[in-house]
Amino acid sequence: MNATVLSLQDVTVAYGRHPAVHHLSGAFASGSLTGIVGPNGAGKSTLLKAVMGQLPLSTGRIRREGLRPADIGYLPQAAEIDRSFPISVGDMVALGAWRHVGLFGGLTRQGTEAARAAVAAVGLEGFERRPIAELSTGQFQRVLFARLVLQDPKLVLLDEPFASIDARTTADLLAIIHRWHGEGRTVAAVVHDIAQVREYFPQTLLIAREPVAWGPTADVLSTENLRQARAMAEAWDDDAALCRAPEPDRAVAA
Ligand SMILES: Nc1ncnc2c1ncn2[C@@H]1O[C@H](COP(=O)(O)OP(=O)(O)OP(=O)(O)O)[C@@H](O)[C@H]1O
Repeated sequence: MNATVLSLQDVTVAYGRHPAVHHLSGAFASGSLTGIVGPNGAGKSTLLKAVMGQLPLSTGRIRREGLRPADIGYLPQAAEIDRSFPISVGDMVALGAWRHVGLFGGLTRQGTEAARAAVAAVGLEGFERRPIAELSTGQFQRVLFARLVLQDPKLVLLDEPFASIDARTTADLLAIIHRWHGEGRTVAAVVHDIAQVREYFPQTLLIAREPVAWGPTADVLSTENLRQARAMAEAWDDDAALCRAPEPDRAVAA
């Protein structure tokens, strides 16, 4: 079995008194490609933010096995990114190289070449000087992927990378995700389209605030598991107490 890159032990994350992720245990194996799925409000974005250290844990522990912050590439949901910032495509992509330059340092020639290659990898040659505010949603998502390509992370976390994105761009971005997978990186993406997960993601984590199942996609996305996730979502009580103990068979392993 592959080594673990990221492991979660009884992780609970709450907003005030309202738990959004509840007693989640399991692990992302090194080189795995995982779709994170679940109903709206299931805690998928919250989980990624907790992994990034942006939210505190109410219980449990996250182990980022030997990963430095620069080894983790994170793409938040599009709605959380301010596109009014006056910056060009080329400069936005170059931000992906932040770990290779000093505070006031510019990119080396090698870095500039790598940035150009990253822009080309996402099909945006010729757009380098364009302000990001003038891009379509799909073009902007390509820019964010180019930034990740340049960052060269070992673990890539993507929050709804295909939301509001056209089919052509989705196909191109899926190809980049598969290239990352082929290079041995660990990738996890929140995806809403179950058919897409079945086709492109070998592993799946299904959550409905509490874990439902985590493992090979064909096993996880069973009719029964999907039914259970829907039923759990319908039963949500946002005024519930912070935490109730999980039933022992709720904790799932990768
Ligand atoms: N900043 C916040 N403050 C308070 N509650 C929040 C906050 N962010 C999310 N929540 C709540 O936490 C729960 C989980 O939200 P989260 O965004 O993690 O779910 P999700 O699975 O990513 O949903 P979606 O698929 O709709 O994006 C929801 O009930 C949501 O309303």
